[in-house]
Amino acid sequence: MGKVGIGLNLEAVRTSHKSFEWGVQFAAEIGYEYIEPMVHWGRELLSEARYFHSVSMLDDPFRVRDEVEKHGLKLSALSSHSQASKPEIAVEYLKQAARFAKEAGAPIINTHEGHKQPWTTKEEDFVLIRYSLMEALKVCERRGIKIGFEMHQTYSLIPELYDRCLNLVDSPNLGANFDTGNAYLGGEDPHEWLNRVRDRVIHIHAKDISVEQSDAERGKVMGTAVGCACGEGVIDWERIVSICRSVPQDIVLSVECGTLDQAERSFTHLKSIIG
Ligand SMILES: O=C1C[C@@H](O)[C@H](O)[C@@H](O)C1=O
Repeated sequence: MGKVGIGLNLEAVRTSHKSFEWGVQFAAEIGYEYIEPMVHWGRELLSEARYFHSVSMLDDPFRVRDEVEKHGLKLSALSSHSQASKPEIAVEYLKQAARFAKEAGAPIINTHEGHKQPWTTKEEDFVLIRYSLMEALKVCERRGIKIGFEMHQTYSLIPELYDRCLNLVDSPNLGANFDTGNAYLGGEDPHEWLNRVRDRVIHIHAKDISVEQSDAERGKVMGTAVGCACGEGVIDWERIVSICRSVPQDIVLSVECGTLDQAERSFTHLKSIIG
């Protein structure tokens, strides 16, 4: 039986206009064991001014490693969401994220398929996604870094086609970053779907969906940025945790919620289940 950990995706501090460092301290004070920071290319005003939580991959990865260690936390993954169906975006972004993850101390880099180009065919899209994943995985494999591929858009929100994405490259370093909220909003039962891909899951985006959001968006959107507090929406977290416990792999539930209060309530709820 693998261990189930609780982490905070730093998107939780986005609406509070806080920095990476602030977010790490906040997560530690609540009691989280892991965090998932976001990384980006280049330089931009808000992160440099420390009003936004994302970290530039031009920074020293030890900025991340040191800060996380200082607060006794661990990195579950990097949020390095690029667009796998657009190799001109994904390949260099993911290669750099893998190198950055290695030095920062993150075992996984998370990404997804991206928005479909209107002019490509389905078969062409799978070649493009395969190309991006293959090139990135060559860099990941040398460094022991895994790619967590998430359900988010046109193909990956359909279980059979998500399987196809996960099988595009024969690599032990390619696994599923299962997003409970995106899976639900796509119209599927996330508990059954998680069970279906349990052997491929390496990381979870613990995203709950409120009844209001469900009524307004289920079946109409391709994923969502963040959800409500875990335990206040439609997801059955006891079931999710029990499926995670049935696989040998250690798995972190990385909470993806939108506010500081939701981050606190999510932790309390998940902790009461996980113990
Ligand atoms: O997994 C995800 C990562 C988030 O950073 C992003 O906003 C969201 O779309 C998502 O599903």
